[in-house]
Formats: sequence, C-alpha cells, structure tokens
Amino acid sequence: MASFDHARSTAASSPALPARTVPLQEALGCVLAEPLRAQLDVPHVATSAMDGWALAAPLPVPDAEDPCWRARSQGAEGPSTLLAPLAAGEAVGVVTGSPVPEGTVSVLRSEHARLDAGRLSLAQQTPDLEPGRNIRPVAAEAAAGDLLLDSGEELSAAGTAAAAVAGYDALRVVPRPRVRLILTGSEVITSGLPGPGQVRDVFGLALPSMLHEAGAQLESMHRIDDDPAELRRLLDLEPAAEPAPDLIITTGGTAASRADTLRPVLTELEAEILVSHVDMRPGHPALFARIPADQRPAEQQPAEQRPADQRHTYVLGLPGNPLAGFAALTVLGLPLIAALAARSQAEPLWAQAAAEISGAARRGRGGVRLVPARLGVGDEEPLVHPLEHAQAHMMRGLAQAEVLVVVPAEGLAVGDQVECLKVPGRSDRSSQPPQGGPPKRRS
Ligand SMILES: Nc1nc2c(c(=O)[nH]1)N[C@H]1C(S)=C(S)[C@@H](COP(=O)(O)OP(=O)(O)OC[C@H]3O[C@@H](n4cnc5c(N)ncnc54)[C@H](O)[C@@H]3O)O[C@H]1N2
Ligand code: MOO
Repeated sequence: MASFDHARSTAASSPALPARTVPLQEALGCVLAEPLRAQLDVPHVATSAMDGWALAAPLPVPDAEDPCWRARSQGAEGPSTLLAPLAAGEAVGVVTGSPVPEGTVSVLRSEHARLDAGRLSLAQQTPDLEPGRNIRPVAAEAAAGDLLLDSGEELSAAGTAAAAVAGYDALRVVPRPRVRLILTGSEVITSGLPGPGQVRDVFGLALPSMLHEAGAQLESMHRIDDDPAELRRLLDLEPAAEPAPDLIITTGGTAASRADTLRPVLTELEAEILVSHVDMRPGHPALFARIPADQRPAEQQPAEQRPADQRHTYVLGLPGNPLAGFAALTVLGLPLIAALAARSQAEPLWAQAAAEISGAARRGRGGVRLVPARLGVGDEEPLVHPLEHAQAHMMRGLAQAEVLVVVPAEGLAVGDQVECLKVPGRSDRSSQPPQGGPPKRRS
C-alpha cells in the first residue's frame, strides 16, 4: 500500500515523452520542444489598415488648402488584389489588408474622402495625410527570426494561431500522451434504465473530456466484459503493429474478486507495478504500472520510436466504484498525464474547512479521505463546504463539487487549512451567484 503522497509523486515524476513534430492542429495544448521563431517578417508586406484610398503625394494645385488626387478607376477588389505602383498625384481604392502599392504615402479612410468625377479630395479635416498613416509596416509585429514563444511554453489556441501567422504547418512539441481506455464490467450499460444486475456507465462519457483537458489524446475506447482474455488482448502490446499507446487506463476490476481481472493479467504480462493500492478512500485499489511498449528488437521498430530507456506503456487502473474511479484519476492520472506531456503540474489549492470533516481515523483507519466539496469566499482563503452523497459508489456529490478535499486521517476542524484538488472537467468559474444577487438592470 503506497502512501497518498508517495503515490502522487510517483505518478508526477514519470519522464516526459520524447519530442515529435506534429501538424499544427495537433500541437494545441502541447509544450513546445523548441523556440517558436517567426519564419518571415510579420506583416511580410506593408498593408492598409483601413478601407479607403492609397495616396501618392497630392497633385500640385494652386490652392494648397484643398489637396486633391486623380482617382484610378479600378481599385482593389479585396486584400488579395496586387495594385500597380502609384503615379505622382494618383490615388487608388484599397480595403483593409490590401498590400499598398509602391509610391503610397498614406491611406485616407473612405469616410474622410470625397470622389467627384474621378477627382478625389478631402471631405473633412483628417490626420490621414501624415506619411505612413493607416499603413501597417513590414515586420511591425515581428521580424523574421524573432522569438514569439519559448521552448517549454504550453501552446494555447491563440498560440497555434500565432504559429500559423508565423508560417508554420507543423511544430516540434512534447506530444499529448496517447491513451487507450478500457472500460470493464459485464453489468455496465450505456443507455436506458438499468435493470437488476445492470448499472449505467459513468466513465465512458466523462473520461474522454477529462483526459483531453488534462493534456492527453484519446487513442481508442473499448468496452469489455469481465473477461481476462479480452483484457489481456488489449493490454498485450506485442507484436505492436502500430505505435503503442503511452498510457492505458482501465476502469473496474482492480479488486480481488473472481470478476476482477486486472491484477492477474498484469502479472501474466510481467508488468512492473509502481503503485499497488493507495492509502486513500475512496480509490484505494487504484493501481499504477508499466509494461514494455514494444519488445521487438530495436531494428524492427518503427523509425519514430522513443529511446530505449523510455519504451514503456503506463497502465493506470481506476477502481470501478464511480467516485473511487474519478478520485484515482484526479490523484494519479492528472499528475501522470502532465508529467508525460511535460506540462507544469497543477498549483496546489489551499482552502479553509467551513465545517468539521471527519477523517479515516474515526473508522479506525489511517490514510486520507477525499471528500467532494464546493468553494465559497473566505476572508483570506476560499472556504470549502463538504457535500453529502459522497460515498465511493456515488456520483451525486461529485456532480456538484468543485474540488476534492484531501482530508487527513485525524479529520478537519472548522477553520483548518487543507489542500484541495480541482475536480477534472469543471471550469474554474464558480456557479454560485454573486453576493446580493445578480446586478440590477437600470430601467
Ligand atoms: N472484499 C473486498 N471487496 C472490495 C474491496 C476490498 O478491499 N475487499 N474494495 C472495495 C473498494 S474500496 C472498491 S473501490 C471496489 C473496487 O472495485 P473494482 O475496481 O474491482 O471494480 P468492480 O468490482 O468492477 O466494480 C465496482 C463497482 O463499480 C461499478 N462499476 C464498474 N464500472 C462501472 C462503470 N463503468 N460505470 C458505473 N459503475 C461501474 C460496478 O458495477 C460495481 O458496483 O471494490 C470494493 N470491493
Ligand atoms: O477505495 Mo473504495 O474506492 O473506498 O470504494
């Protein structure tokens, strides 16, 4: 039996996956393995910042108070139109994003211009004659080679968009760990009202989005009976026709009954057990192991394989009891995925107990209790309000919870400071109404 802290730190200290070059759309949420530098000047040509007129120097007219230009009859149809150079005293219509023609001094926005029989003049006083006005200069955002994001940074959605602007089609990143999900249980059904001997599945709906949020990529999901042969077929990675998953997550079958198949199959496969049972409730039968990802000789393995010392597939066994399974995912799965993906580990969240919460010692046991709770506003730290319906086989408390409180064996008194783990798959926005209710609308 591993202590809670040891189990967590074992998962969190797993080595990161080797870097790979992946298409831009797959790089979202990944950690950059090399600096992101602009591959060209951004913008790479000078463009107009307004719909209006690219102006050369105005025509010489006797009355200097009233400059005017010869308007070219054909202007830009859109930002893809390339315009011929401007002659002296000429103006040509442009749109926002148009490359400005050679000879442009500034761009006059359309609402400040007056066009009369091919003659363009000013409709009002305007700053738009100042040289360079309303022109986006070359390299204003970045010169070719400029550092946009450094190695080690996590690529946000906006980050992938910036990489596209900077000319990339693919990026070198620490990839998302590929996860094979195996849901066991002959009693598990996926729709309708369960009869006796049946339960509705809790994991197949929730785990994919939790895993994606945590930084993993779901490779495949399988539902199997409590059948050791089926489980073995999905866990046995040899011979690997395709790249082995980085992580296999199973649900159910972690205990020791006749129907529980995970441990015997892992023993058959000579898996290395890293954590077997964790001193926490719920979730104590959780299991963490690794098996060689590819046992073929190195020369027979696909070219893009990992170095010999990292050829492992990790196995995370989540207990079948619903709250126990999600608790084990939170405690072991999220730190493991962050470590494999080279993401930073979640910052610990501290809060104060708003109520007394009993610990495992009350029942004559050691270890921590994980209690679903909601967060409220406190003087200095958030307050945690424990929820009911929080036994290992239940979902009701977790459905309302923002966090799992890590309750030490001796329990918590009101005001005690305690670590909380964010419930995966929940946004940070609290759904509690602001104090005093929603703001009143002025009539
Ligand atoms: N004699 C003992 N019995 C049990 C022990 C023990 O130490 N000795 N530990 C208990 C604890 S604690 C837990 S947690 C569970 C672990 O169970 P398993 O991981 O082996 O899971 P199963 O037996 O397959 O299922 C347990 C429970 O969960 C339900 N389940 C399974 N999959 C799903 C699913 N996809 N959706 C909804 N519910 C699911 C299943 O029907 C069972 O009710 O073992 C205790 N027993
Ligand atoms: O560990 Mo079990 O998870 O208490 O139900």
